[in-house]
Amino acid sequence: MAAVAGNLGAVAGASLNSNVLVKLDGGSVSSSAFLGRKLATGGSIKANVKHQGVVGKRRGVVAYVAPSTTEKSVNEPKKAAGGIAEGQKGGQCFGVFCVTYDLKEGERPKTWRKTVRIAVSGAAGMIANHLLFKLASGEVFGQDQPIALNLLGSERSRDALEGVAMELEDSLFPLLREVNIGIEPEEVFADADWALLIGAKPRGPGMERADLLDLNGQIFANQGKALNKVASPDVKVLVVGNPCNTNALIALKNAPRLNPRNFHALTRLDENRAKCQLALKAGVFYDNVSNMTIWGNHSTTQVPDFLNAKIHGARVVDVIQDEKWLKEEFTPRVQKRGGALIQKWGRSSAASTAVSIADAIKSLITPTPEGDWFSSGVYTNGNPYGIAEDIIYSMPCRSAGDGSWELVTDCEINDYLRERMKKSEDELLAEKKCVAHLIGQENGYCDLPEGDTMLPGEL
Ligand SMILES: NC(=O)C1=CN([C@@H]2O[C@H](COP(=O)(O)OP(=O)(O)OC[C@H]3O[C@@H](n4cnc5c(N)ncnc54)[C@H](OP(=O)(O)O)[C@@H]3O)[C@@H](O)[C@H]2O)C=CC1
Ligand SMILES: O=C([O-])CC(=O)C(=O)O
Repeated sequence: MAAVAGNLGAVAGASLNSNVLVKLDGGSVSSSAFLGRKLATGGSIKANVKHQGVVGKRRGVVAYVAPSTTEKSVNEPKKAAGGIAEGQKGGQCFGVFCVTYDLKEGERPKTWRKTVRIAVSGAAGMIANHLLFKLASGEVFGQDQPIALNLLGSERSRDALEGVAMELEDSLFPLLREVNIGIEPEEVFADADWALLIGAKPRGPGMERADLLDLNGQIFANQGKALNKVASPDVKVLVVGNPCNTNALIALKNAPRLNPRNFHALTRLDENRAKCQLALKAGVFYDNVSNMTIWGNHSTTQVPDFLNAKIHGARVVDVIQDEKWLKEEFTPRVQKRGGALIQKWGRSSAASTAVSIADAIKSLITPTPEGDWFSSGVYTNGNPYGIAEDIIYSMPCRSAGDGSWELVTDCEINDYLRERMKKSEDELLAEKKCVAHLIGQENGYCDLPEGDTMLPGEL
């Protein structure tokens, strides 16, 4: 097999100068699109294809040179320093991952499952820089789960994206079977089983929140449309880029083919932050804190629910017995933890966010321990808590471990909680009105509550 890989290395390298389709190792050639392109399945290719360059077939069984629109049969791709062909709009396999191939019968560890394809946007950003290596190492999906990474960047981050791919190459992760990079969502999201939408525009100096909602909303509307077109019908979408609840709603609304229940906004970082603060106060290690719900928006109106949370299986309010602290210190500390960190670190949480993304995924692919739950921003339709329908709101969830989730329906809601949950709901409804034009609704207007709708990192 090494010889095959070596041959393909030469084919996929700069020396490619003929219009050939190279089929290696007897593997089957899928007819599905590779990052937006159809692969021919044999012979030389003379069809009209807009782009030229070297691409690698998914799972590496095929490398080919696509001819230009002029039916030239020979196209030598211009190679970029990082090892990918220049002049392509779409995603393409990167470097050594163009020569990765399906292991032959008998070579593939018997315990390995079917490759999972994970698309990541903002892949050249800080959070992704932590997350991608966790995914590739097997610590998220398991040591028996080969993965393919489709990384989405932009013109701005093209070089950086290659840098990320180079580091992934150099890490020699056995479970990482493919890395494809690109700047077109419709190409990068092709056949994705998971879409981790991290990239978003940060709020610049003097920028109105309404403008931020609109700018990011457009990114997520486009990405929702692309997912709708090309992702696996069962794709699980986790939106991290802020404002993540409303961005998730926008993506969902632009993807009518997909199940709304498969869209999540990341509030797991808030859950983890809350658990840590409760553990500190109670003088226990944080794995003794359970049943921690974050209700609402990933913003400073979020509600860390100390009423239903537990420490060592006992109610937090019975263990800590300091309601004033829970209301006046614990709650704002969790709500504003992101800002406190920025003040110390000079940048927003990236490593702990990546950990929380890993936790959020693991919570969906592992059965939730008996009696416990996790928080996720999910679609509100059918919720039993009286929260407005048709928004993305963080609530307590359980999973059977197959990627699906169900709501925990029996949390106690007292007046204190209800009032705060409503405030976060109102904030999300106001955000929704601001993006009406992006979710197919009319009569939108932007009138956000004064002082609210602050990200945890905005102080
Ligand atoms: N939900 C949560 O719990 C948390 C969410 N976040 C959010 O996650 C997101 C990513 O954070 P992080 O990785 O630290 O951010 P980075 O600044 O490192 O950027 C991530 C990516 O966003 C894209 N981006 C940056 N600037 C712009 C711009 N002006 N216009 C469009 N896209 C841009 C870039 O991707 P490219 O150039 O490739 O398009 C960049 O690589 C942010 O929105 C942040 O607020 C952060 C922490 C917690
Ligand atoms: O506000 C930000 O950009 C970072 C953020 O979401 C957090 O730290 O929770």
